[in-house]
Amino acid sequence: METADEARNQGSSVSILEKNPKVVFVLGGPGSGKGTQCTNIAKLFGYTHLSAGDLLRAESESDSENGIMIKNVMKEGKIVPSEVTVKLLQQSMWKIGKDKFFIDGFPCNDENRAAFENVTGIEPAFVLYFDCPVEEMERRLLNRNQAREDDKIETIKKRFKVFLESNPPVISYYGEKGKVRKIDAARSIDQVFESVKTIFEAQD
Ligand SMILES: Nc1ncnc2c1ncn2[C@@H]1O[C@H](COP(=O)(O)OP(=O)(O)O)[C@@H](O)[C@H]1O
Ligand SMILES: Nc1ccn([C@@H]2O[C@H](COP(=O)(O)OP(=O)(O)O)[C@@H](O)[C@H]2O)c(=O)n1
Repeated sequence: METADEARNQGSSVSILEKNPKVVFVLGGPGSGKGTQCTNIAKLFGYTHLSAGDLLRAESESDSENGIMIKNVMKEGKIVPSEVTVKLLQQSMWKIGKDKFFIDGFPCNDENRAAFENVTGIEPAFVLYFDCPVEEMERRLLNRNQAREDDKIETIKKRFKVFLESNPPVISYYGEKGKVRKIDAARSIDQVFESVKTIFEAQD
């Protein structure tokens, strides 16, 4: 995987460093409401919403060499190798060419985080963290109704385990830099939206 500097030196189409976009990471457990809030907030504040999970699902349906591997990893609720996810994010950002992005569901472990920063040279402006009890997230996922293969109870349990192990190091890392904005995501969609809006109004 090429670093941002290598990509730039080679005139590569995946270099996005020149634009130096503003990036906000949106983290939280499966079902905490990241996607729901990102859609609304992106419209309001002129961000482009990228979901790591959606990019991986699209790639898994394609004929790419990684398709079957991604599908199997996701079915097990595990984390896809960082180089695959970072490349998809980097390519999307370059293709879209905008200057403000929400990246939802990423970085989901410390390896994701380090790979993104190393490859793109981008540090997030801040990190929104949707804090929600596992019981509430489970209820929401079982009602999500999007025919997602990983929204079955066996895979949901595996995803929670992976999340509870992998997320704390990422939150600690950005917490030490004063970049984490934690939100009580167990409230109604409107209440959570108001909190998110207040954070963005203070930042923008
Ligand atoms: N605050 C909320 N209260 C109740 N249900 C919610 C809330 N936020 C999202 N949902 C619902 O919960 C499910 C999971 O939300 P989603 O945004 O897909 O979560 P994530 O992207 O974090 O996995 C969806 O069916 C969504 O409509
Ligand atoms: N950074 C990421 C994000 C998602 N994923 C995979 O994609 C799956 C679904 O992620 P998602 O963000 O769409 O869904 P939720 O867990 O938020 O419901 C995860 O369970 C992982 O298998 C990943 O490997 N790496």
